[in-house]
Amino acid sequence: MNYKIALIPGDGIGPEIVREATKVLDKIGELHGHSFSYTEVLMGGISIDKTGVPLTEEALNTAKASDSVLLGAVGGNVGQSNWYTLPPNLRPEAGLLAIRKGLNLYANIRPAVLFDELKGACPLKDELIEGGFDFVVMRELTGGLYFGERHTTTENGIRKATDTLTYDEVEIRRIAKWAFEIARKRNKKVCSVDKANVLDSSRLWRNVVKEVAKEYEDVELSDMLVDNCAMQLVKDPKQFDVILTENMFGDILSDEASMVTGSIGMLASASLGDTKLGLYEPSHGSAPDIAGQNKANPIATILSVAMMLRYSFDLEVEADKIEAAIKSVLQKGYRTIDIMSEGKTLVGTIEMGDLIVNELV
Ligand SMILES: NC(=O)C1=CN([C@@H]2O[C@H](COP(=O)(O)OP(=O)(O)OC[C@H]3O[C@@H](n4cnc5c(N)ncnc54)[C@H](O)[C@@H]3O)[C@@H](O)[C@H]2O)C=CC1
Ligand SMILES: CC(C)CC(=O)C(=O)O
Ligand SMILES: [Mg+2]
Repeated sequence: MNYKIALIPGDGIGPEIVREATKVLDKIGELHGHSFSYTEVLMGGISIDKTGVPLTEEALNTAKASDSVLLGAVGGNVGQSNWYTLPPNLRPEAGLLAIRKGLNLYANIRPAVLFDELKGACPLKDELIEGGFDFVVMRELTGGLYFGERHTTTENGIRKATDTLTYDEVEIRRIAKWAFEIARKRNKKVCSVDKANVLDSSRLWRNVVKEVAKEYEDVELSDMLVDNCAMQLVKDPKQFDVILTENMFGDILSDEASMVTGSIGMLASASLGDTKLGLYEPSHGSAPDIAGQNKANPIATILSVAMMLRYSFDLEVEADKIEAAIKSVLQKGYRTIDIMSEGKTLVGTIEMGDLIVNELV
């Protein structure tokens, strides 16, 4: 079968990591009789440079017409120093927000799994990570602060900027259902994270999540305030199964979660909605500080491709194979710089991609 993938390399390290991920896709296709055809789509800074906007209508339509989307990352300012003088709706990241909204991808799944092999790269004490951990951040992706009204004004010579955080119950209910469904297939625990001691939007969030929980009596629901959650993630990550939270809290907590797995270069991400069409990308950004140096860890992107096979194409065996190949390469001691520890073999982006491809048989 042929699968149509809209490929968005984006900016910074984006093209480097996407290249490694497509090598893995092509090899798994070859082994299992699937073909993947790629249509390259401009988004982010590179799109601004070539078209004047971070995502054209045509680019969005190409993504809509595909079976799934693979993204590297957007943003940064390598070589294009003018991006950040543009208004927010014309900056590189606006393209990402627009494609998430345009494809109605409101459910963002970010699995935080500590590979046994990477315990040496995890900053937590041994007793905290004994037995490893495996939880998922389920982040609402098309509402909240990043999509609320915003404006900047000057009143009486004083500059003022406003952002708004709004959720309605429909948005909360549909993401909560995703979290409970996923928990049902895992360890049957949802921890809903909010700031209900202060925010109205969080109070509504908490109430609606409780209503949804009634349909899932086999799943245990707890609530946690976001500041406490930020602390608990480093104190005792093993307590979590599914963390359900709103857009900005999920953005921040998932970066934090990545670090307890060893590196942001390990955290995959799938953005889904009501159809099989999903957007798969690493959780990190365009890392301008290491772009073009063959230093980026491609594993988060390759793990995202495994999620694509599983969620968009129902290719479970192939997804398992990719994950096993990554594990095997780590077992053999190969590391990119971000997960390097004593006695291991340092490799670059391309070499890590090749090693994973070679493990696939
Ligand atoms: N999905 C996306 O396209 C995202 C885009 N961004 C954008 O990316 C740009 C840079 O943002 P930052 O705050 O620097 O976050 P970042 O995630 O790009 O980088 C943070 C740190 O992690 C390192 N890092 C990130 N990915 C890595 C990888 N695969 N391997 C090894 N090290 C890695 C970087 O070198 C840097 O030191 C900004 O313009 C931001 O808006 C940020 C997050 C997500
Ligand atoms: C533009 C940002 C919301 C991207 C980001 O940081 C993320 O999705 O993790
Ligand atoms: Mg982020």
